[in-house]
Amino acid sequence: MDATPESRTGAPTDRKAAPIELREVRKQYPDGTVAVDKLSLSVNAGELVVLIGPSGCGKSTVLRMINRLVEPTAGQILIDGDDVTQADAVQLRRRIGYVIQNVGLFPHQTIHTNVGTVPRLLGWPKQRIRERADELLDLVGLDPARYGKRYPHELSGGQRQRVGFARALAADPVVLLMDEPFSAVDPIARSGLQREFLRLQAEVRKTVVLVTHDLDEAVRMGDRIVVLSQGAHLEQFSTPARLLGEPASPFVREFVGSDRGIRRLAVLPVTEEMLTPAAGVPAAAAPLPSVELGVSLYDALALMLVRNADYAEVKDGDRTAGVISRHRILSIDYPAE
Ligand SMILES: Nc1ncnc2c1ncn2[C@@H]1O[C@H](COP(=O)(O)OP(=O)(O)OP(=O)(O)O)[C@@H](O)[C@H]1O
Repeated sequence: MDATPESRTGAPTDRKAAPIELREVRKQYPDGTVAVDKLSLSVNAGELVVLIGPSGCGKSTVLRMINRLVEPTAGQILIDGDDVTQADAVQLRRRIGYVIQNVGLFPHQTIHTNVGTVPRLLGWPKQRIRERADELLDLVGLDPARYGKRYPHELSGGQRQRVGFARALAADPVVLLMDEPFSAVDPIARSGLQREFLRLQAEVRKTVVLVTHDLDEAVRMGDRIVVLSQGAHLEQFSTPARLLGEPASPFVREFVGSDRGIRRLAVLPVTEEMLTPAAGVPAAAAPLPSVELGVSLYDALALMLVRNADYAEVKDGDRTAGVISRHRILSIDYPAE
């Protein structure tokens, strides 16, 4: 499991991430509850996969089996091809970052000490731990000189959550598991943290499995989304755009809701094929609001609505690529139900 993933994935050598595979995994708790009934799932190295589904469907159980906080009853879980049930559980957890709601920072340890927890357990030299903690705090946007010596209660909820990310990433884990990591902060701080995390993920490219019950969060964060129903039954595993555009079952259709059309606009970009020549727009429509090629249809439409415009000019750098109309956005194709 120590291997870097480049041989399997072509990922750059300085980044560590490992694929995860679940094969017919089952969890029956001692009281008889079947939380997970034969789930098979593959997550690529460096991919961010979101698990979503109704309360009690088994999301957290799936996550906690990957780092063996919960032992599977049957089936296999492979990280980088190695069966986690054969690994030493403590060693395994040191190689897997785990972020939970409310973070679970140690209250009587400084931020610096909290971030260095796993490197310390791994026996890194002090100087290296200190440098790594500084580097990680910087990476999550917290000035180490200012925050390193503070205690968790001296930080805001959002700042504590960032420390949680830094701590989870400190020993350069190959997998990052996140259970409702943004739900303890208010909605405004939450969307800021989500953006920050996506920026961070673009840099570190870990294999991330994130549990949430918030569909907007799933759509915003996920490279792919897994929708589960009771017993962790896999209803659909696809990209956000596909999930919203082509729900695979009545369960998924109901789960993603009747406003899935609007949500879908947020994950589809303005592309060249949607444009018409600027010359075709009535002169009375000028001046047109302007958007960049590749922005979401949602953002383009929102701008047209506030500007009371039927068209927007679409720029590709300095060049005008064409115009997009409100009508075109509202008539994007939906596969037949
Ligand atoms: N330790 C346990 N013993 C017995 N049953 C459990 C245990 N932990 C969870 N369960 C049950 O397993 C099922 C799945 O629970 P789990 O926490 O994985 O669901 P979840 O989808 O994460 O739910 P939520 O969204 O509400 O957090 C539920 O029916 C739950 O009651």
